Amino acid sequence: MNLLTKYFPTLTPQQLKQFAEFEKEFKAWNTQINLVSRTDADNLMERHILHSLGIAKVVQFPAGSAVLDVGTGGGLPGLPLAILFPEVKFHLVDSIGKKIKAVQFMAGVLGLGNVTATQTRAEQVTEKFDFVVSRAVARLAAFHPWIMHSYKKHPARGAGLYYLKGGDLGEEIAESGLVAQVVDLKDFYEEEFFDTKKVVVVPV
Ligand SMILES: C[S@@+](CC[C@H](N)C(=O)[O-])C[C@H]1O[C@@H](n2cnc3c(N)ncnc32)[C@H](O)[C@@H]1O
Repeated sequence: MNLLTKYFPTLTPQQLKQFAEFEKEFKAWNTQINLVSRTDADNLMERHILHSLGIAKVVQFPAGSAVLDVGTGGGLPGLPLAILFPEVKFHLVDSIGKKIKAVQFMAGVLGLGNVTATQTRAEQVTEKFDFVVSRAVARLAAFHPWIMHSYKKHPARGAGLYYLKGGDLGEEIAESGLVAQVVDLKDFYEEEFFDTKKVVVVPV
C-alpha cells in the first residue's frame, strides 16, 4: 500500500490516476521552471502532495463550496485538494505568470473541471470564497490582510483560512494579533517526516 492509499483509502481509481499524472506532470514542469527544489521533487508525494492534503485532515470542504488558493506556485495545495474534492470549486492564484501557465496546463491534462487559475496578486482578487488555503507564502501578519476581503459574507460551516506554514508559529500568530489554532499533522500522519508540519487555522 502506498502512502496515498494508506491515508486516503477511499480514493477512486480515477483519482489515483490523477495523482499519478500530477506527479509526472509536476516533475516535468519542475525541470523547466523552479516550482520546488530539485531534491524535493524526488519526494513529491511525501513532501508536497501529502502535505497539501493535510488540510483535508483538518477540514472537509462541502460539495458546492468555493476555495481560493493564494500563492499556489505549481499548484500546491490547490491541485491535490481539487483531485480529492471534485465537487468543490478551486481558484488558484499566483503573482508569477509562468507558474500559473504550468498550473493551467496540469489542470487541463488531469481533466480538473473544478479548477481555474489566474495570474494576480492576492490583494487584487475580487471574487469571494468560502475558504482560503495557502502554503508557505508570507508571515501571517503580512499575509492575512491580503485575503481578508476574499471571504463570502455568509461563509460555509468551518470557513476560514487553512495555512500550511513552518517557522515559529507561536511568535507569528502573536505578531499577527489573530486568534488562530495550530493543528499538528503528526496527529494524522505517523511518518516521522510530518513531525514538523503544521496547519494554522484562522476562522473568518
Ligand atoms: C514559496 S512559494 C510557495 C508556492 C506553493 N504554495 C508551494 O507550496 O509550493 C510562494 C509563492 O507565493 C507567490 N506570491 C507571493 N506573494 C504573492 C501575492 N501577494 N499574491 C500572489 N502570489 C504571491 C510567489 O510567486 C510564489 O509562487
